[in-house]
Amino acid sequence: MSAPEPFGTRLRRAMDARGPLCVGIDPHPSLLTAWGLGDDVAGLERFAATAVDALAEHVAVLKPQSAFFERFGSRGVAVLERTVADARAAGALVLLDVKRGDIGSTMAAYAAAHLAPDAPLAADAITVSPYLGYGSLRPALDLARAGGRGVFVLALTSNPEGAEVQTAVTAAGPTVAQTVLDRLREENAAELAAGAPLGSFGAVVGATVGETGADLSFGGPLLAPGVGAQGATAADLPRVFGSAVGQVLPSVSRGVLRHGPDPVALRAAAAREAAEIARFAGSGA
Ligand SMILES: O=C(O)c1cc(=O)[nH]c(=O)n1[C@@H]1O[C@H](COP(=O)(O)O)[C@@H](O)[C@H]1O
Repeated sequence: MSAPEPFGTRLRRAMDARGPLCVGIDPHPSLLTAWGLGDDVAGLERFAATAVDALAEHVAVLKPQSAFFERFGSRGVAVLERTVADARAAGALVLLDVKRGDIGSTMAAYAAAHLAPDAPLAADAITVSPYLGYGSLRPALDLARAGGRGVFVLALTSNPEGAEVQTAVTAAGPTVAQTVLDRLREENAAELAAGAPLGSFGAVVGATVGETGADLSFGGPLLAPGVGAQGATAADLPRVFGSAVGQVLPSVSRGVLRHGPDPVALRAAAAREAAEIARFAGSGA
């Protein structure tokens, strides 16, 4: 059997074809209400299905946020399973935002839950947290590589509290965030050496963080949340990401979702975001 195509290669193709926009599916209680839906499993199901139907054929990546589904228990998780499957079937790459992080032996179970090919909740990629040490992520990194899936590691998050940990200087010299980015460079090296246009191992760097002073040239994608509701705009991207702007996958949740439930309005909102990103980040469909 031939090796699966790496996630980074699939992501680059999707970003080039559709523009580098990720739309988050975050069914906040207030959004369910604003869409005229109940804050219940039926409302959740309708919300997620509407977002997938409106957007999955148009944007490169959809990013369901697991917590908003998990709060409804097993029935909410069942909706998440269908959401991931339907979005993938409709042609979007699915980045499942679960921000997992644990000791290596438990990380292996999280990896099996989201990156094993036959797992009910498998996605194209997941978000993970490196604060138990980058090495603790090894099971997820290895399973992702074996299956052509991706991992996005938190580096400089969009929230103001993140800097306290992430810009702290390690005993070795670089900041915590730079250490993560340097490890990701090593992670992507083999794929890039084999000719991949983009590595499968990404970092999360918020569009809100301003000039980072970090070396972002690690060869993988940069998920950039914070555009929209958190105050960043597409115009911030060149300042934050500099010459790495071509690797950036800006992510917008509420800034698009607040235009629902009309699918035409949702699509138009995503198209406006994509156009702004193309204007400032120099690419897009
Ligand atoms: O990993 C993430 O997606 C993430 C990382 C980060 O640094 N900041 C951040 O906001 N996110 C997620 O991105 C989404 C942002 O949502 P909006 O602020 O509504 O666009 C939420 O689902 C957050 O959990």
